[in-house]
Amino acid sequence: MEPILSVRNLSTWFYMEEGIVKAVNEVNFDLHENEVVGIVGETGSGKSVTVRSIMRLIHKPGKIVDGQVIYRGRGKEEDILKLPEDEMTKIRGEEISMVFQDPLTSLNPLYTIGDQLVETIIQHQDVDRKTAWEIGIEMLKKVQIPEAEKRMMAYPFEFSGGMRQRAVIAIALSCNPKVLIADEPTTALDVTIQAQILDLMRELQKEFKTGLLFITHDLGVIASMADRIIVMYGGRQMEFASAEDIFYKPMHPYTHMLLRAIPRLDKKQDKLEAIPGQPPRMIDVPNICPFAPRCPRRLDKCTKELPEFTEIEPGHYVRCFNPVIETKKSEAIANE
Ligand SMILES: Nc1ncnc2c1ncn2[C@@H]1O[C@H](COP(=O)(O)OP(=O)(O)OP(=O)(O)O)[C@@H](O)[C@H]1O
Repeated sequence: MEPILSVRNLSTWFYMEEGIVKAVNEVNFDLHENEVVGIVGETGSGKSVTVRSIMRLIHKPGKIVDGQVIYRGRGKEEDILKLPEDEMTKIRGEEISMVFQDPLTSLNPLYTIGDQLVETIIQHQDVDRKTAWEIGIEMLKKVQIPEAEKRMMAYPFEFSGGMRQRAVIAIALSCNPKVLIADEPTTALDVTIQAQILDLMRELQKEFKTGLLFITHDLGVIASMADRIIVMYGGRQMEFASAEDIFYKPMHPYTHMLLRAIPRLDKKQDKLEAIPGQPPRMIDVPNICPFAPRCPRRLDKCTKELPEFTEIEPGHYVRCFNPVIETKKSEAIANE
């Protein structure tokens, strides 16, 4: 089946006084209906700018300098980047929803949760207020907010952080979007609540068959969620493969490092391995592998040229001159 969303050669740069920040460069991927694609990488790797570009939420000094975002959810192929703003507003509300890290950025403190749900529902569905209110209650129940009828009348400040994020998810899903983008939706929450929200998102994603694009800096968080995973570094895709391949047959040295930074339950670890070196400075970067300065497998070539993003095995893409190619699963993760 055709993907619901295809991102092609997407590049977004920020034109700063000090120089150009090439935040996102030639990003390519598809997202299918009922699929979860995770985007993983350290801070500054370009994850948020990628999804903000898809939503066309890039403002000056930022600019989408190249690429296409093909959306197929309205029975035709549309390049989102070329749509007039009023069409884009419709897509943003009805077709593609976004959940941000901090639920307070999405909620208006002056209105009750119920009002905010109802507003979104009547804006995008042809129903009266009373029906919208009923749908709102159902949505709060779906995100497992207890006493949903009563909670409709509460203000955001009366909710805990986890409950607020549940409410934001309810609002985001209330129009049954075909694509949901979640940018670090659980980072601000404590660990047990994080796990509950992740389970909930996965359940709802399956129920609604939504395409979910999920950003996190922590590969561990995405392990149980994603069907496929994009690993980003320095504004570029380093690796893109099925979740299974990322965990059991990682090829990029950077992915190996990210995997070693995940806490393991099955192994005694005194401390997590920190990734040595600093994420790259993003201003006026040379056209070489951005990870080269930190890479333990660096070759001479790596500091002179940028490797292509190559499909090494079917569906497994890597940008590396010296990838780790393992034959046995047991050898896949270094240090095991
Ligand atoms: N408004 C902006 N103005 C200038 N530079 C920006 C702006 N927004 C993002 N950038 C730069 O773009 C690069 C990518 O940022 P982005 O927010 O996408 O990273 P990220 O991987 O999502 O990290 P984080 O997990 O910290 O959000 C960074 O170097 C960042 O400094």
